[in-house]
Amino acid sequence: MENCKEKTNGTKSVVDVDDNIIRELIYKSQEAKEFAYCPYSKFRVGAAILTPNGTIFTGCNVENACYNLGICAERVAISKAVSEGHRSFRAIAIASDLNEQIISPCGGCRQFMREFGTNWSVYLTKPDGSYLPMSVEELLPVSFGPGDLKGRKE
Ligand SMILES: O=c1ccn([C@H]2C[C@H](O)[C@@H](CO)O2)c(=O)[nH]1
Ligand SMILES: [Zn+2]
Repeated sequence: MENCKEKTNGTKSVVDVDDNIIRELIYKSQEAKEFAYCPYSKFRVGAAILTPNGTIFTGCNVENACYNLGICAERVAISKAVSEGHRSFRAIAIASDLNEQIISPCGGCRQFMREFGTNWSVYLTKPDGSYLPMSVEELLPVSFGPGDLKGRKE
C-alpha cells in the first residue's frame, strides 16, 4: 500500500488535499471507529469527512436490534455535515479493523456520497494508515444523480 497514494486508474482530477490533512482525516476516522455501535456484526467502521473550509465531521456505524435499520459510518458522517449546513466535500476517509484489506464502502454509501458530487476523494484505509485514494466517480461510474431528475415529467 506504500505507493497507493497515486491514483490507480483515474484520468479525471479530484480536489487536491494536503498530505497532512489526509493524515489527520485518516486519524480521525480511526478515532471515530472506536465509538462504533456494532453489537451484531462486531465490525467497527469509522469515517471522517472534510469540507472546503477545513471542518471535519466524523461518524461510526450504528446498528440496531432491528438489523436492517443499522446505518454505516459514512452516512452518519455525511449526515452530520449536511445537518450543519455543508453540501460540498473535499474528501472522506474510511477506517476499519481489517489489516489485510482496505475497507470498501457499500453501494448505498457510494450513492449517498455521489449526491454531493463525483469529483471528490474517498480514502480507503487500513489500520496502519496506508490508503487507496479513489474518486466518487471511480467508485460509482455512470451514476444516477440529482441532475438526472431535472428532465423528468411531472
Ligand atoms: O463501508 C462500510 C462497510 C460496512 N459498514 C458497517 C455496516 C454494518 O454495521 C457493519 C457490517 O457490515 O459495518 C460501514 O459502516 N461502512
Ligand atoms: Zn455503507
